Amino acid sequence: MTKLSVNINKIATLRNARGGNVPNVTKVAMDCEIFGADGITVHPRPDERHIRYDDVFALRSVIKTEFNIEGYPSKKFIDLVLKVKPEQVTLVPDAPDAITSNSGWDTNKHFDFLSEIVDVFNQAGIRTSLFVGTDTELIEKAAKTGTDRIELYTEPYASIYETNPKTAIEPFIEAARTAHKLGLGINAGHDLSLKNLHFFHANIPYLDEVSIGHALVSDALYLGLQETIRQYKECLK
Ligand SMILES: CC(=O)[C@@H](O)[C@H](O)COP(=O)(O)O
Ligand SMILES: NCC(=O)COP(=O)(O)O
Repeated sequence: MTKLSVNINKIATLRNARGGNVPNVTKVAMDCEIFGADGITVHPRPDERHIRYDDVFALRSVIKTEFNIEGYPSKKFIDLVLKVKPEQVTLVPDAPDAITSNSGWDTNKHFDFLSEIVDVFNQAGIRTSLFVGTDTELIEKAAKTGTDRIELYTEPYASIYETNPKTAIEPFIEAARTAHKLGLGINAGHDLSLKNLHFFHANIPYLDEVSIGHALVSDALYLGLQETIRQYKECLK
């Protein structure tokens, strides 16, 4: 079964627009779980423009499924993750001023850096995942860091899916096969949506988990959160 982890960054973005506590991020996380989400993802950024560091602590005490914290491994981020002890940490190479994540790791260039950090989290008993593109050599190098999983950066899939689904999916099938052969678990995320998720899931072997936020929260404006999560879960059957 492929798990659905709901990224609640955009719930925090909405809350932060007014400065109060509406919508309540921890309540939304708990409701996502009640509505069928298999996990909750957050991606705290240095400017805390959506999820704040104190949200991450508050969420830890309410999440009953699987907590996935994504982010660039700055010292502050590493300390946060070690204190909060989520089930999974996903390391993402985004610059502090990035609007959103926009590439996977160059695991060749950052091999020593990533290996050291993966080791720290492995020793703390936290499952690790590295955000990567579909390049075979970079996935092979990711495996050598000792990471448990990779998260495939799916924006390149999402951006051409509608015009050419076959071309869009092929590199991801190959990447998933390579990762599986190397003993890696496989997650995927970024710009997955109700339009492109079913095809992705139907074609990608060994897919452990998808994390979805932007499109899912947008769909919830029309469908409601419960029905939206039901429809995303339906795509993963
Ligand atoms: C790694 C990844 O693709 C997501 O964490 C994405 O960056 C979500 O962040 P935003 O909601 O800020 O776009
Ligand atoms: N890891 C991807 C994620 O958490 C959500 O990305 P998006 O659905 O907001 O593009």
